[in-house]
Amino acid sequence: MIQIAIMGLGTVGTGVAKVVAENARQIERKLGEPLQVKTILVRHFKDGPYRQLMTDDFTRIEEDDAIRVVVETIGGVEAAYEYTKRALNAGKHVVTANKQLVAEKGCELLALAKKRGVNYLFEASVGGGIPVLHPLTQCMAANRIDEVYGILNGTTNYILTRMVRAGATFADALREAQEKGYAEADPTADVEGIDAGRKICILADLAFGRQVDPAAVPMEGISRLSLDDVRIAQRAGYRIKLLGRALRLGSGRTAYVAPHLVPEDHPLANVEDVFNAVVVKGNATGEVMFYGRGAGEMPTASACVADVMEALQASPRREEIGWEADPEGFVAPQTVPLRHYFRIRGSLADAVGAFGQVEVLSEDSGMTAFLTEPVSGGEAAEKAAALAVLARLPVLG
Ligand SMILES: NC(=O)C1=CN([C@@H]2O[C@H](COP(=O)(O)OP(=O)(O)OC[C@H]3O[C@@H](n4cnc5c(N)ncnc54)[C@H](OP(=O)(O)O)[C@@H]3O)[C@@H](O)[C@H]2O)C=CC1
Ligand SMILES: N[C@@H](CC=O)C(=O)O
Repeated sequence: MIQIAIMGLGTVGTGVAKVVAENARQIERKLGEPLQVKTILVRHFKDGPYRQLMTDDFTRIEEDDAIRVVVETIGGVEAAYEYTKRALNAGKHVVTANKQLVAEKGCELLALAKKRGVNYLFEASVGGGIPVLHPLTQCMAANRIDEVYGILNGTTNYILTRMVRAGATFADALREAQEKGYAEADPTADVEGIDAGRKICILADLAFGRQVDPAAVPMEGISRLSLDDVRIAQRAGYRIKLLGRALRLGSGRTAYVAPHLVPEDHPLANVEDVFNAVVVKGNATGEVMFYGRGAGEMPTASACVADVMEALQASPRREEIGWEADPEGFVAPQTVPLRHYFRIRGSLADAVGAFGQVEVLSEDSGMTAFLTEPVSGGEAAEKAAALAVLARLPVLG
């Protein structure tokens, strides 16, 4: 019998307990022994099927030699960071879905895991149930990765889908996403692009081998997005999607999060609801896309439990994953030439006066929406300085 612990019995923690119980036979066949949740760390005791396993005392996990793997689904940094370090120091593998912790402290925790001869695994931290970090670091290991981009947040993709397809209000769509267990404890992280930002940092860390500091990454969410722009874009053959992007730039790299116009024939344009999709561009493979449910109890738990199994099977340690702690070489994304969508209060003549050649998408009620030629973010801001800008979004491709 292999015994594990869960820390944090919320959406994902509960999913982990369910997957271990419901898929017990498949898991045992693969591990050669039954897997059992022995202890669950909680803050507040609740009645229910796991009541007998609960403790609010972390030392019950830390000092229990029978517990070989700890699954951290608390979220945030403080307690999760402290318990993760102590669990690793106690010689236990740690598996997590906590992208904030991995984006901010992953490098240090991987180094600690290495020192202690155990694994720190975090497949569930990006893309929920989608296998993407393992394929990126293993199946694509022979590539130089030039770019990673995609829809990295289930809550905002769900909100956009519900608003555009069903005419739901932002507030109602967000409430639904919370009820379905997709949103973060503080959903500001979802709607302001911070959650997607943490995920693009993890992807960039692994793809380019060097720390990307989340504080250096511009993150814009969907809270200021207007349905007017969604409709104009749609009529012109585009969809608006919240994307995280990370690009190799010579010996440097950049990353950012923003709503983008995505051409309707691009595979990302039709990724809807809670689904995420991540495109990885390798110099040998070209573009590879990973698609699936990006949030929710069971998909995310599936990734956590797979990591538990991998930690045990690869015991004492899986082959090296990690990145350099030094964030040197990070370049502001404003330098990357992109086409930009603008909606201005003004005429086509105003747009042409500022940008020269533009592609008009709509002229209506004193407003003009247009696409620029590829220009850097800095240059676009300079050229638009004299315009009455109502919206500005980058265009994918
Ligand atoms: N939900 C999802 O779809 C996904 C979530 N994740 C990540 O997984 C992690 C967990 O998310 P989720 O399950 O949604 O969050 P929840 O808020 O549903 O669950 C977190 C749980 O941790 C408990 N908790 C908080 N602090 C402590 C503590 N000090 N000791 C013990 N328990 C504690 C909370 O207890 P209390 O109820 O008392 O607050 C709560 O039950 C986060 O890092 C999140 O970003 C990743 C992918 C998908
Ligand atoms: N809040 C996140 C949960 C999964 O990472 C999301 O909506 O994507």
